Amino acid sequence: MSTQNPSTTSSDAARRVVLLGSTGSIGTQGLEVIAAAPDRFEVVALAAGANVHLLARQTIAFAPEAVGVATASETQVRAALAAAAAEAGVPTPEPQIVTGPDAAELIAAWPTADTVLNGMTGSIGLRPTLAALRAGHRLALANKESLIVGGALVKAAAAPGQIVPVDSEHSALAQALAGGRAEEVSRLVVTASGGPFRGATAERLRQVTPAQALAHPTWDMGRVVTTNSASLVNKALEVIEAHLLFDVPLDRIDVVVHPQSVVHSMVEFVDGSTLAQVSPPDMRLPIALGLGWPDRVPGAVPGCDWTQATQWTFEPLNEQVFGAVSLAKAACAASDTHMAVFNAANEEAVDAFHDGRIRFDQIVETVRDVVEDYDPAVVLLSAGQAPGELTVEAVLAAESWARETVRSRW
Ligand SMILES: NC(=O)C1=CN([C@@H]2O[C@H](COP(=O)(O)OP(=O)(O)OC[C@H]3O[C@@H](n4cnc5c(N)ncnc54)[C@H](OP(=O)(O)O)[C@@H]3O)[C@@H](O)[C@H]2O)C=CC1
Ligand SMILES: CC(=O)[C@@H](O)[C@H](O)COP(=O)(O)O
Ligand SMILES: [Mn+2]
Repeated sequence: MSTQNPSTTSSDAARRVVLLGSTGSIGTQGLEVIAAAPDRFEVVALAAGANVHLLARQTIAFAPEAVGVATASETQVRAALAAAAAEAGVPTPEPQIVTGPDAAELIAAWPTADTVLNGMTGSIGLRPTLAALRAGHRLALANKESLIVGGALVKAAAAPGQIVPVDSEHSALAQALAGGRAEEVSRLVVTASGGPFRGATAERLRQVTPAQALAHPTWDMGRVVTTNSASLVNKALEVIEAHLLFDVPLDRIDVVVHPQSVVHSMVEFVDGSTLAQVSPPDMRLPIALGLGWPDRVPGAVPGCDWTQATQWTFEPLNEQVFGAVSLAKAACAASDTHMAVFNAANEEAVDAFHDGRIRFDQIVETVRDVVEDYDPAVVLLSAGQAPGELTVEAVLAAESWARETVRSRW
């Protein structure tokens, strides 16, 4: 077994940061971290999906060299910049503007940057992740989907230590892994809050409404990851993410339910010692560490209050009711494109649930059915891809088969 932890090279120069998904939960918290540590971080470019009004306000506050937006025109971006500048009483900024579906990929490789925070949602982050790595930038990775669907492709594009995990559990694992040598690691233990339906029966999951699924008990996050937390698909993705990041076999990665979300994950070593990373549930800590790695950012978040009585509890995951984790482990072992199918089917099913087309419990049921029906030899060959050769095109062909399969069903 080996573990690939982020590089330990430190630097005094301010990090020149690109934020992909700057208008989302991770992106806005990333900008808070940067605003609080202007000696350490400088924004050089921002990319968003559609929210040009927030992007324009961010541009006024952080003066990036470039902004990218996927689904607005340059005229719309310029109009938003002019309106935001008028509102703030400042001159209209004139960053370079990139628009269209490839905007995030171009911004990810921005030549004057050295660090990219990928805070986009979904496997649409794959090309930007690859672009950041190929440009030689450090990648602070919140967009777990790009690593999971790209798998070996993303790993091959990354130099040792180039990817720094931002996902709270993987940031915790990276920190705890520093406590021993790779060959001394026995198991990784990924904690799960259990989501809003912890302890629920299968029958209860049939009744879940979108509002209930979005009421996460401990974290305030975007729609997709919050829904995934409720279905435990997020934990399924995170087990595969840990396997890919740290090269630990799937049978040595466990999930334990910890409803307080204070112990963010643990590493058990061969001598029976377990190291845990502990902090209040606040993403600004793993974001700051991801941007500044290996240096810690002083005051990134308030630490635990040890003057107050508190209790942390741990319980096993009920895999009979929440089958996503074992389903993902089997999919990951089946072929190098099965997780692309798993993730794409889930993204489609989450949309179908929020649109009222399927029940909550049908999300994981749909993923299971699509993964079971997937035959890479048939799907990839019919898309002109050679099974066994992992390329971006093969990943996209597997995904588009999965998306079509879900759409034709619901
Ligand atoms: N939020 C959290 O606390 C955590 C999130 N993560 C992971 O981080 C990622 C982001 O999650 P979160 O911030 O919650 O999600 P949000 O839905 O809050 O934000 C998603 C961001 O992606 C942007 N986006 C969408 N499409 C594009 C595109 N084509 N090009 C560029 N940007 C695009 C959106 O822009 P716009 O709004 O303008 O359309 C938005 O800024 C996910 O992979 C999630 O699993 C992991 C751990 C914790
Ligand atoms: C904050 C973070 O990293 C999320 O991915 C979090 O893990 C969601 O919580 P649960 O999936 O454990 O409910
Ligand atoms: Mn997480």
